[in-house]
Amino acid sequence: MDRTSRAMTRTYLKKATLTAVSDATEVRETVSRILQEIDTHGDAAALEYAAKFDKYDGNILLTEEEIAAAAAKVPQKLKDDIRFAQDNVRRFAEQQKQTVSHIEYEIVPGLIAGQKAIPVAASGCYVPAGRYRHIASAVMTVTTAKVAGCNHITVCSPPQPGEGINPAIAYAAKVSGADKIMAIGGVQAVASMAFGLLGQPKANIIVGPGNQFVAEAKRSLYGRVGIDMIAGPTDSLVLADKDADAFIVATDLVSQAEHGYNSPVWLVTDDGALAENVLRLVPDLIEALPALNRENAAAAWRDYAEVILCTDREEMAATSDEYAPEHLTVQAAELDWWQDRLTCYGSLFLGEETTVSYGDKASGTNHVLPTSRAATYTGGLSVHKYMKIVTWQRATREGSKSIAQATARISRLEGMEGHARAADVRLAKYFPDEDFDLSADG
Ligand SMILES: NC(=O)C1=CN([C@@H]2O[C@H](COP(=O)(O)OP(=O)(O)OC[C@H]3O[C@@H](n4cnc5c(N)ncnc54)[C@H](O)[C@@H]3O)[C@@H](O)[C@H]2O)C=CC1
Ligand SMILES: O=C(O)[C@@H](O)CS(=O)(=O)O
Ligand SMILES: [Zn+2]
Repeated sequence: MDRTSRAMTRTYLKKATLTAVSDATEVRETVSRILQEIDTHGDAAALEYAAKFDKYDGNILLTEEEIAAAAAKVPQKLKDDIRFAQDNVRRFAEQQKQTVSHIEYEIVPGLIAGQKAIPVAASGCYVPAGRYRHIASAVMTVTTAKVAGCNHITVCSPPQPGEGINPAIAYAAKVSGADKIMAIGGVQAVASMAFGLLGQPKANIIVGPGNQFVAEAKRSLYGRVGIDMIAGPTDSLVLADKDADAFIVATDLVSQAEHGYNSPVWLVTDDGALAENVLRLVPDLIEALPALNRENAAAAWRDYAEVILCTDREEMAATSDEYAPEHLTVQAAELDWWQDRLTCYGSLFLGEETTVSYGDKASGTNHVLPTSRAATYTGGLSVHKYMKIVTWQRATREGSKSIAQATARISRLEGMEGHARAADVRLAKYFPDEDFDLSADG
């Protein structure tokens, strides 16, 4: 079936009043001002913003003693869970690394070209900790950098006022392989990693999730430093058919709406009864959450959530691809059909037996994923994001012959005489007794 020719007949049973771009201009201005100040005034400005936004004026670069003291505060059961999750993420990342191979190929006789994957030297990992303590983000970012082979890994995470960095985040960062751990958050953290401030080396790539300020700081520094992707406020979409369990669907939607007031969740279904059931169940599930989570989820549900009724599964899939969600869940028959059909998502959760929370915390796939429709052009964090795929070539004199002639003529046709002469001199040196027509119209 031609996917593009179908007209959409979907109905919005609930429509969002806000979207990810709603407060973008204001955020952009704030971030640009902070970055400029830190770029000009270095450490002093970074510390000033840490005091202002993190409300923290304690030690920023943790000492080994501080890291050990933090680890001592983490209960053994939680340490075991962190190690379990870290091991799953590490083993999955190792499998992914095996998909990047060095290649060597003889393109024309005597000219061999190759591809090599070189890990980025220094990576800066942002671990969010504003509303929640994102312990799992430390595991996701640092473990993957380590498996990729980065020489140096810095972690930045916002401290709690008067307390410093969360102990379990420091522990997770350390066991995952961090070299330096910094108690700093927000734009000032991203800037410090990009500019090499406060005692850390300059990062070549900055990775990790964060709120809209963190995501915008990474976006605007891109070019000066590498980034993994735009991984801002979480968004999630559930595709469910008539056989889905409305209670599970509603619980899964609420589970991701708790991230923040600006975390969209979308239900796309072809079953009106299921949609009505979910709409009925969600408010009570939100109401039953602890206060902070309730506040976040209630605002996200009110302003950003959508419930969309489609005519059939093809329209559901097309709608999902258009939204390009960070997390995509399918609770519908024929999972293979969906797996084959869907094309835009950060991570896909097939069937009721798994859920986004598994991937968020412990199952091994990475939870740092593209948001705000970035899944239309990229996947999530993986070893590949830390690896530069570079090419090389070498040639024999005989191998140089055909390439040099084509190079000289193409260069002349382009008007690039200097390029042409780099080929001319080789032909003249290696084949002094031969005549070549190297003119543009040769
Ligand atoms: N896309 C992904 O893969 C993931 C995304 N996330 C997202 O990460 C985010 C975490 O956000 P937060 O809890 O806020 O933690 P955060 O660590 O990202 O942000 C906290 C920092 O924001 C800065 N900040 C707060 N208000 C500010 C203002 N008005 N101006 C300038 N700076 C300000 C402060 O420096 C503070 O330290 C959530 O939106 C969540 O959905 C979390 C995990 C994964
Ligand atoms: O935004 C995300 O990807 C998350 O849902 C990950 S976590 O829930 O913060 O661990
Ligand atoms: Zn989550």
